[in-house]
Amino acid sequence: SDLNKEPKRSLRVAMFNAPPIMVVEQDGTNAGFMVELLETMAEKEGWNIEWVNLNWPEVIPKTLNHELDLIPFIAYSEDRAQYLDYNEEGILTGWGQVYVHKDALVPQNIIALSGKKIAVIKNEVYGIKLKNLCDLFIIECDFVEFQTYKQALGAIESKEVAAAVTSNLVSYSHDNPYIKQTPIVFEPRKVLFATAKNTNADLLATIDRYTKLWRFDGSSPYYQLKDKYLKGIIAEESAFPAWLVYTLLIVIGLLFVAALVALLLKKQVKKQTQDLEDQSDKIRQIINLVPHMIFATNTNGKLILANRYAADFFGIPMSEIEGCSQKDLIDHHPNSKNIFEDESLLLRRDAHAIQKEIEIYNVDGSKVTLNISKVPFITRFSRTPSVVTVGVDITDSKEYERQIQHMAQHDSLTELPNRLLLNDRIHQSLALTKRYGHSGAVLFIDLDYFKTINDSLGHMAGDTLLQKVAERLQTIVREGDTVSRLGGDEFIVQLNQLSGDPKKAERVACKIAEKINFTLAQEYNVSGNKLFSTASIGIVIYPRDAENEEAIIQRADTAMYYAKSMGRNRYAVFKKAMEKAVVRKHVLEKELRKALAESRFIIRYQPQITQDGNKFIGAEALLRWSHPTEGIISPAEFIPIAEENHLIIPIGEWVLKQVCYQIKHWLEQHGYSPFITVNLSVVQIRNSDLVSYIKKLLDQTKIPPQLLELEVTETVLLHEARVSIDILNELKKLGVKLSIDDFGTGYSSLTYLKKLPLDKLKIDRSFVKDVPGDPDSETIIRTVIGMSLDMGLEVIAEGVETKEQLDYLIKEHCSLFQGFYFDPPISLEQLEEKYFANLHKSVTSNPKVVHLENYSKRTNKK
Ligand SMILES: Nc1nc2c(ncn2[C@@H]2O[C@@H]3COP(=O)(O)O[C@H]4[C@@H](O)[C@H](n5cnc6c(=O)[nH]c(N)nc65)O[C@@H]4COP(=O)(O)O[C@H]3[C@H]2O)c(=O)[nH]1
Repeated sequence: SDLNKEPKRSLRVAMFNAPPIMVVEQDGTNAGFMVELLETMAEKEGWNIEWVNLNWPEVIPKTLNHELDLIPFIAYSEDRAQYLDYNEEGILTGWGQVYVHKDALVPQNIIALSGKKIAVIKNEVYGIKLKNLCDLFIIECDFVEFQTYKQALGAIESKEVAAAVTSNLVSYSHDNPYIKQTPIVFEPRKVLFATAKNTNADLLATIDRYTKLWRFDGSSPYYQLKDKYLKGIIAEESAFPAWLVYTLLIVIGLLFVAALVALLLKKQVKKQTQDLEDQSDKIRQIINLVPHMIFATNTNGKLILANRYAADFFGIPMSEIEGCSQKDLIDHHPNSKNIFEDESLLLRRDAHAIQKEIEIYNVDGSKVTLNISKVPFITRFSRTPSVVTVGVDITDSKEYERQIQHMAQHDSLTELPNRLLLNDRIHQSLALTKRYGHSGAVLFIDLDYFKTINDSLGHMAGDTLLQKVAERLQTIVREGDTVSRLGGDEFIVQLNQLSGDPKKAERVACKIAEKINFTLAQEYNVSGNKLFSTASIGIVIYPRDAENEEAIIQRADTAMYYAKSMGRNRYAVFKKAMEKAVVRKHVLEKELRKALAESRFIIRYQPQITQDGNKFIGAEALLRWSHPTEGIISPAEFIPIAEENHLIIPIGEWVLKQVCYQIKHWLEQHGYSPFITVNLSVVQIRNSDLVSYIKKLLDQTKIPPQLLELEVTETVLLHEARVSIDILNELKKLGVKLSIDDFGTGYSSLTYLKKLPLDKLKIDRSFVKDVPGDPDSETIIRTVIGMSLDMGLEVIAEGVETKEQLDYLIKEHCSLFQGFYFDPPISLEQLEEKYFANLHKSVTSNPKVVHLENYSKRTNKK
């Protein structure tokens, strides 16, 4: 009656179909062992039970969500005890039971379940336990989850699965004729009531109270309901069937052993994992030391391994690079795209390794060359392929290769292409001229007197000069043209894509040659020394003049020789006839030595005449080669050859000696002598013995030194500015007179001339030729004469051929003359015969040219 006063307690209790414990009838009413047991308690306690119909998987979640107050039928597990409270007294004991189709072979243990499809109920404890057991014994099964026992057992019937696992307390097996029990049982557990943790402790205590009470009373509702529902399922409430006990014991034993094995295995696995990690650490350290790119990607393009080079290359920290995807890498470093290009090909079944060379910029912007090898690989443990990429950084070796190639094709001193590369360029250019109807040109450039510069200033200076020449040449030509050095002082300029009309092409080539002549003739500064150099140039227009590389260079060389023989510092276009000249030159070169030995040289004298009354006061000594078969050969032809092979030194000494002894002879014979002018070659001036040789001659002959006049050309002086000033000063100290020849044809400046210890200036015949009449020549002549007088120099005009020229020059205050108008170079006998009779008279009667002995003292004060 007390109870009746209390308001009824409402309980929401989980209801799900698990006959015969929990039975949802067809008509929707509830029955079953637990249902009636709980209702009996409820009646006594005054609870109002609201059965909530659910499928098993929903039961625990809803309880935890406080939508249910009580679960009336649930197996105990440690996991569940974390979030559920259980009552203490077990009502029933359940265990996992495996069922199979009635027609199937009965599996004797869980190993026999290997590879089978097995139905389990979602969230149901026996399903979970069976999975764990299989994992423990490494038995692979395919577990299929169902919502209800009925569905799970139904799947056996339809052969959708090979077996199903449920609680032994669930009796579908008994009335389902298609399934049968197996001896596979496991995990005996108490079946209890449960509530969400810390919610209904009093409720569970009340249930325990009833349970204890009823279990010891044979006539209690507990036993009545057991009779009603569980007869045949469990014979004895407390005792397992004997077979079950044994099986369980075996299973428990097995589990124990398995646990032990698992523990050992775990230890071993741990150790091996540690070893593996150590190993992999080592490998990582090693590959990080490799100065090349190493990485591996899996099928999805994710990096599973990468070394430091790779990380640096992509600009991603070492710690972050593994796990990056190809896309991440490309996003980070867009240039790297082509590293991954063929990756997909490699993942195909029949893929082979790929190798390619790529040039690529790394993140810091420097260009590298990588030799990329990609190898597909499949590990023992994974069936999906990966790709290992090794990028060997061949930037350095490529650079060496390039350098070696460069060295093979370039001159080390000037860095210009060498003959090898030049031949190749000409070859290509020839092919193009043929295809497009162009012309090309080769300019063979040889420096004048380079050998003497080298000998007198040393190789270092020579090398510097060559480098400067190379620089200047490069400024003259267009891009696409080639400047190359053949060696020594020989350069070649090759011009491409000139007009198809060879005449026009020739004009362009000549223009460039002119420019080269001009540019190379400008002053050089070589380690503090001012230096002048000129060049002789031979031009070939191809394919007109020659049609292969060798002939082109050969003929350009011939034209260059021709230019040289024409007086240097000029160019010449190849003509067939030049080949003859070159051959002749080679012949002369050989015979020149013999000529010296056989005394085949003779000297002619060309008189120099004063302005006032044609008085003879001196003569220029001009050399001739009396050739046994060719007769007299001009010095213009053989002197350049003699200069080249330095035969000019003994030849020049011979001339000096002849002249000095001739003067001595005249002085002895007549008591007087004209002064004699001797030409000096630049090669002689650079020869350090020149001064001592002349000094020795003067000592030997005891002639007044002022009767010897030395003549150097303006260009010679320019070539060797420093050296020649020194030598001229020394010569001057000896007392000889110095004269400058061909004045006006070089590039010398007045200031430069002032530094020279000169006595006389000779106006070049090229100007004399055009006066009177040509205003340019007239201006030059007037300037030169005016300048000479200002500087206190004598002035002589050479090449005077006519009366008009003479009159004009006299009018312009020129004081001395030489030329065909008076006489050509004549023999000694002719000179003596024609001029010596008057010599004495003229010398004495002309106040300006009084005593020959004192000639050098006389300065033109006018
Ligand atoms: N058209 C024309 N020409 C005239 C006239 N008067 C003289 N000549 C020529 O002009 C040249 C003058 O000598 P150069 O200018 O010193 O030029 C000389 C000189 O540079 C060089 N040479 C001659 N002998 C020697 C020598 O012993 N040593 C050196 N180093 N060079 C020499 O050879 C060059 C040529 O000598 P050559 O053939 O003898 O030629 C001579 C002479 O024959 C004229 O009225 N009209």
